[in-house]
Amino acid sequence: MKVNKALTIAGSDSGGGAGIQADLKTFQELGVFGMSALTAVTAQNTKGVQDVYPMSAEAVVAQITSIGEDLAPDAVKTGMLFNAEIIEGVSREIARYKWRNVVIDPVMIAKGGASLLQKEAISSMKEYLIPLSMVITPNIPEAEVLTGLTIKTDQDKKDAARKLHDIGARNVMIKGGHDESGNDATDLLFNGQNFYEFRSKRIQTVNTHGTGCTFSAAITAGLAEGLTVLNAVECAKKFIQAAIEDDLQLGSGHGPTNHWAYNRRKKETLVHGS
Ligand SMILES: Nc1ncnc2c1ncn2[C@@H]1O[C@H](COP(=O)(O)OP(=O)(O)O)[C@@H](O)[C@H]1O
Ligand SMILES: Cc1ncc(COP(=O)(O)OP(=O)(O)O)c(N)n1
Repeated sequence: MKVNKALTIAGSDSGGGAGIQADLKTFQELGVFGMSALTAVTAQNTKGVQDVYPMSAEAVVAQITSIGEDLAPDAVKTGMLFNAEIIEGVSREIARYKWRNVVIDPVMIAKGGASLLQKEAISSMKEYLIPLSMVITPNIPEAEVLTGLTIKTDQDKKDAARKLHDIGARNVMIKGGHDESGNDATDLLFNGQNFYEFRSKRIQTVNTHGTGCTFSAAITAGLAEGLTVLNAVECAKKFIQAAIEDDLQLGSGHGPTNHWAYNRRKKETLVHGS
């Protein structure tokens, strides 16, 4: 049986809601064979990040090389990369293997405020990694850091998207989870020519830990399956919406989303009709 393969280059979340755990669960649910290169171990739960233990850049590169030499991923995503040495090593490997379906989730700060990327690494991300991306998926604070713009209005989002496209991202997805101004969670995609809005009902819940990781992993799975960027984003938006709506209520802080929800709904539709 032929299966499409996706690689996540990201940190471990011991609590299982974000990072490499969220990515692999998402790949699995979307029928894609998941592989991983670990960049850091975090001691983390729904209350926040208690500790961060980065891997050496050498260890990260070794994992990617093992995959590159044998298992040719159909799509790749990056999450927490922590420092400039890791970003530069990852960028060199992606360029060396000529991987094109690359989704960059420029993870910077966890919900509880812990730093998952050193400030000095931001210039490396812009110089080496972003130009290799098929899609970059910043949330609003990340887009502000990467562009130096303040984002308050829809026009600000468009200006930020254009600026990130100018840096070299082929497609820019500015996620709207942090814009609490309306009743919707609206994400904006720019492909260098047109803007597309992806809108869903905003769910009132504290259980949104790992939404960004899960969303970008779902886009990656779609690209691995051969979908266009537009179709991959459309599918990922449905996946994350179901995962937030059917939240699991685990832990006492920001709980994880429900990676089963999307498939469970599809199954229920088949059994009971829509
Ligand atoms: N409360 C919510 N209700 C519905 N969708 C949400 C909610 N919060 C975030 N999302 C969606 O989850 C995805 C991740 O967005 P966001 O939370 O901004 O990322 P991050 O976790 O990187 O901060 C986006 O598609 C966004 O619209
Ligand atoms: C190991 C690890 N990687 C990434 C994140 C950030 O995940 P994100 O999807 O942005 O969700 P929140 O942390 O904002 O809930 C993480 N926490 N840990």
